[in-house]
Amino acid sequence: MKFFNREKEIKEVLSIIESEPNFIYFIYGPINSGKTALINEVINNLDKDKYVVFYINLRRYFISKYDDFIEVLFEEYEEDKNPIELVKSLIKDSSVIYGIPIPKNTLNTLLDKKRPKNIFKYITDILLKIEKEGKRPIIIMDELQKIGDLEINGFLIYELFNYFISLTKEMHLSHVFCLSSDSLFIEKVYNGAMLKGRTDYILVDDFDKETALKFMGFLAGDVLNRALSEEEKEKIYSYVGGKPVLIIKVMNRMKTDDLDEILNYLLNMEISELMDLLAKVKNNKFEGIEYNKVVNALKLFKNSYEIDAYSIKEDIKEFLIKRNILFLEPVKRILRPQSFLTWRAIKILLK
Ligand SMILES: Nc1ncnc2c1ncn2[C@@H]1O[C@H](COP(=O)(O)OP(=O)(O)OP(=O)(O)O)[C@@H](O)[C@H]1O
Repeated sequence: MKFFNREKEIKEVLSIIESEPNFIYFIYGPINSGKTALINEVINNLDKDKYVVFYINLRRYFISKYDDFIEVLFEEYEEDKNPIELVKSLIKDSSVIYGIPIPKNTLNTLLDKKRPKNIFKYITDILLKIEKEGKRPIIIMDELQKIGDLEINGFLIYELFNYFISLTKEMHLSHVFCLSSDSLFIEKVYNGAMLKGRTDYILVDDFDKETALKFMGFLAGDVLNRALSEEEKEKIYSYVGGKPVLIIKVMNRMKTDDLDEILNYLLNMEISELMDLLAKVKNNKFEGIEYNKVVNALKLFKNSYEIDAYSIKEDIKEFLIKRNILFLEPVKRILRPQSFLTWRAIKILLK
C-alpha cells in the first residue's frame, strides 16, 4: 500500500530528528489512525549515513516479566562480533535495525544480573559509539504501555523513562519516540510529575474530512481501477470517518460487494460488539461498573462527537476507554468515540 499524505506530521517529526535530542516524544492517537505507518514512512526514508534507528516493537509480544521485556528489546546474534561491528554490518542497506543487537553470551550475562542498570549501560555504549561514527541514534518504542505494569525494583517503566531522560535531556545523545494508542497511558504520562518538561506530544489523528475524501480518491485508481463519485466518497466518510484502515477495508470490499451492503455490514458488527458489552455490563460482569451510568455516559455522544473529558466520571470513563469505545485526547482534554463507526453504533443503540 502506497503511503498517503501526513505531510504536516512528517515535517514535524523530521524537524525533531534534525535537531539535538532534548525531549522524549510521544506519538499518540486513536486506534488504527496510522501512527506506525507514519513513523515507518519517516524512518525508511532517512539518510543512512546520518542516522541509525533502533525500532523496538512490543506490540506482538506477551510481556509479563522482566526477561520477556529483555527478549523483545534485544536481538541476539550467535556471532562473536563486538556490538558496534554488528551494528555496522546491519546498517549497510538501511538505517533501521529491529531490536538492539547483542552477542548471545552478553545477553545471557545481562539476563543473569536482572538489573536494568546493566542493560542501559550496554545500550549507552552502543549509542556513544554510533555518535562517534558521526551518526545520530534514534530509539523508537512501539506500544510502550505494554510494560506499564511490570515491576522489578520499582516499576520498569519508570526506570526506562529515567533512562530516556538521561539520553535526551541530559546527554543529548539519542532521539526517543514512544508510540501508543492507549490514551489512558498517555494521560498518565502527560499528567505525571516525573516527566514534566521532559516530554512532548505528537497527535496522529484519523484524517479530517477533506483528507479522507482525497485518500479515497488516491486509493480508487489502484484498488478499483475507477474513480469514485462524490456521493460514494461522502457516504463512506459518513460511516467510517477518516480512519485509514477502515477506508482501505471498504474500498477493498468494493471490488466485489455493493457499497451499502459493506457499510451496513461494518455497522452491524460494531453494533453487535457494543450490544455484547452492554449486555455484560447489565449482567454485572464488571465489578463496580453500573449499567445506567455507562448508558448515560454514552448518551452524551448523541448530539456531539466530542465532549469535555471531565463530563464522565473517572471509573466509567476508564472502562469505556479500556474497551476501545472511547478515545481520550489528554492534551485537549476531549473524549470521543474511537471511530465514526462506533459513534454511529452508539447513536443507533441509545436513541
Ligand atoms: N497515511 C497512510 N497512507 C496509507 N495507508 C495508511 C496510512 N496511515 C495508515 N494506513 C494504513 O492503515 C493501517 C493502520 O495503520 P497503523 O497500523 O499505522 O495504525 P496505528 O495507529 O499504528 O495502529 P494502533 O492503534 O494499532 O497502534 C495500516 O495497515 C496502514 O497501511
